[in-house]
Amino acid sequence: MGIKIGVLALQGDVSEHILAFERALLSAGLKTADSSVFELRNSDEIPVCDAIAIPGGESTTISRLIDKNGMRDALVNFKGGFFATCAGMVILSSEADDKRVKPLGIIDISVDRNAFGRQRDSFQMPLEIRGLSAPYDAVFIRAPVAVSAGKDVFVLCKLDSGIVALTQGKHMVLSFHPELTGDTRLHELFLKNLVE
Ligand SMILES: NC(=O)CC[C@H](N)C(=O)O
Repeated sequence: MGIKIGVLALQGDVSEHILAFERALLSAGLKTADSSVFELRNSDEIPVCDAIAIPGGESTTISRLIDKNGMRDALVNFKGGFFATCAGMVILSSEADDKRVKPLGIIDISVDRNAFGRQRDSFQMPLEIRGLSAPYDAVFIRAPVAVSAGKDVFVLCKLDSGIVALTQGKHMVLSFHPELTGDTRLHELFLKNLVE
């Protein structure tokens, strides 16, 4: 069976994630006739997914729409891998510093949801990331960080302000936006870990 990737399509940069995963499936040699990357809006489609991407956007809005669309329980019970960027990090966390966000509690981290926003809205910087042999040019847009993490969290990259890249089991969580740069190495790393 080919890999099925649902991109949570409630708000945020959904089409960029779809394109990035299409490309990553190809470059990882995992694209097959029945693999698919699709917009996920309905909780009935969650059990067919091998992976779910939660895009960047506005975590307060995504949190509200998860409940409005009745998707919370199915997301919490999902057994595959989550790939989350930026607002997605806040959504998957166990604790967020904003009462308007009701995180899913899947990743054992506490987040500061606008850690850089108060200083610099957006910026780009090369990061040394565990598992990648050359630096990754990362785009940060009002990015969150993880300020603390439990023992199951494996840190891939930490800056002075906090953790900006991590895995927990099959899940990968990033403060920045790999879907915006055309560099699919992190998507590929996630996919390889998923099918292992
Ligand atoms: N680019 C982004 O996804 C920003 C996320 C934003 N800090 C939030 O918490 O919603």
